[in-house]
Amino acid sequence: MLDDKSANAHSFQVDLRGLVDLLSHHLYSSPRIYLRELMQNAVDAITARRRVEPEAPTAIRITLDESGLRIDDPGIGLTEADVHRFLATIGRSSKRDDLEGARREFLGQFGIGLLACFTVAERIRVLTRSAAHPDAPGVEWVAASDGTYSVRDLDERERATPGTTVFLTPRPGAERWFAPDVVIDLARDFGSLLPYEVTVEADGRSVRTTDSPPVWDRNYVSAAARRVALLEYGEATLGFTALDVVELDVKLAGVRGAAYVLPRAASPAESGRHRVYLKGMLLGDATTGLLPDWAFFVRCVIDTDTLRPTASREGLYEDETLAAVRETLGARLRDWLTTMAAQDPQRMAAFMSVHSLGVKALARHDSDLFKIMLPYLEFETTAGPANLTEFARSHPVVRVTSTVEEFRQIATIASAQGIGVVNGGYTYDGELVALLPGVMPGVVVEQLGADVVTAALDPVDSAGELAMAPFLAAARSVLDPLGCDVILRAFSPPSVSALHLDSREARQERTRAETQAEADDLWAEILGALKSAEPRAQLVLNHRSPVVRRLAAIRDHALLVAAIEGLYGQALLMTHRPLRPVDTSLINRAFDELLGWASRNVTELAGEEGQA
Ligand SMILES: Nc1ncnc2c1ncn2[C@@H]1O[C@H](COP(=O)(O)OP(=O)(O)OP(=O)(O)O)[C@@H](O)[C@H]1O
Repeated sequence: MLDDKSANAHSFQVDLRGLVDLLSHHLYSSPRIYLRELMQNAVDAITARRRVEPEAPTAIRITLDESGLRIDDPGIGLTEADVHRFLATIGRSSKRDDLEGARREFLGQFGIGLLACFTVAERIRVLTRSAAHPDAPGVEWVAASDGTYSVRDLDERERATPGTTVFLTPRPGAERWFAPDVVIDLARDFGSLLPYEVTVEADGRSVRTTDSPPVWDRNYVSAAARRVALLEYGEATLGFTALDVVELDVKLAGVRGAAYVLPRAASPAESGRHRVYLKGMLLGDATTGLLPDWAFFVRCVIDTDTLRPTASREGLYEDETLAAVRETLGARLRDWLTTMAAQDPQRMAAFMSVHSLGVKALARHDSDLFKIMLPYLEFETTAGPANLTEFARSHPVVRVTSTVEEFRQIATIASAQGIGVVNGGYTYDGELVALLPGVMPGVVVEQLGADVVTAALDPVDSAGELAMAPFLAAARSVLDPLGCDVILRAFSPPSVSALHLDSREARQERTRAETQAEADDLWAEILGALKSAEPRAQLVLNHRSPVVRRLAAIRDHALLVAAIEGLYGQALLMTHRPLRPVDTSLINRAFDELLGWASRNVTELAGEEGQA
């Protein structure tokens, strides 16, 4: 603080109306939190009174009538001096005197919560009497949203017992926040786990909105009954039937609750939307930061007394405690996974059928887990879908592709040569395969290089090449306009008549060339300047394929063109890549042409038979 006596020392000037507006309207995401702030103050006041008077009453009552809302608590109450100090001073809280202790015990801490009521009320009236100073008279404090307030002493008849009553007069336009059903729902949503009973009275009915102790703090006749109760609670609270439930009871971290395994695959992007209660009061139902990112296959409901809220009390404050809790809960989930892997393969299989991606994400950072989960993680390989333990046993050198496309292009050839290849193109798969030697000593992992494929493509002797020359020339002239070269090689298996080899660069180059052809002069010039000498796509015809040899013998030019286009189309389809419009129309044309030939032959045959 600056020295007061200094000639230059000034105090900030505060525009009260602006401050009230800022805090009440812009800090929170919805006016609905006004009720949370009121219930929170009531709970804190009761907690404060029971510190010194353990037997003091605890019931909180909310009453609704045409004049607005009233909330009564038998808590610690306030003297007139307290009213000036705490209620009327923005940013001052009675709950911060001994910080750490208060934080553990009380819900409030910032000294701004009551202002949230101005989002729905034009007037806040508080009648209060201190339990700590029984001789002090009751006090009335009336505040308006423009930042003005009045205080008056109450006589004995107006306030005989300790505690506080807050009245809210609805702001025009905000009446819906005072409708009985809305208030009951809000009280339940925010406060179902509060330690003191809350009832809402309206229209002649009285509804209890608390349901404590929480389901995880109750006693059950058996572990099975406990599990059923937890699952039912999850379904009612989160709205889905969980695949499984993992109890979270981490006393040291001050966390109790449960993690519910999602019944459907979840996107890592929507990870971590948990229902978090702070000392029984709902913080939010889409709270992030509670679990490590990899744990996106669960949603939690927890109650905690160690974590700190942000000022809007709608999110968790990121600090060391939260980081420690995150780690502890992550470890708990990992234990659950490893135990299930070891003891309950059926449940494990059901889990993996939905969440293998989540487990793969997790295994990247945790080699112990990776090792345990290896038999359950499926990869696409040249031996079909397989787990890496099995695959590595029959292929001590595991080759991995970096894209799905590479895998599609060469899987058939590689497997015909006995080369084991894993498709590393899917999310996390490449990374996990690279980690394999660390968990399976003796296994070698190598990136699949072009050499492995080219070594498998044997050159054809000159006599063979010569015999096929007319066919190759025809194929080149058909495919050149499509940006594709044609070569002849001998490879296994003979059932594959042609291979389409293409790199991403080659495709980009083609797209550029096509754009250039369609572009106006300036644009075409720029694109022309960018032209690179990237390799073109290649159609590798298989000399060992009986189909290729038969087609090479065709003399009819139109049929030959259709046959070449057919081979090209088939090789292209084998790559599973999306087709360019020009390729689709080529395949259609070839198919039509070949069908035409086939049907003409059938008609001719039928004619010959008819004549005979
Ligand atoms: N029902 C109540 N009974 C007794 N004291 C109360 C009550 N409501 C409010 N107060 C007093 O008014 C102060 C300010 O309340 P306010 O809700 O603005 O902030 P807070 O609860 O201290 O902190 P936060 O902003 O985190 O809610 C409290 O610290 C408390 O001393």
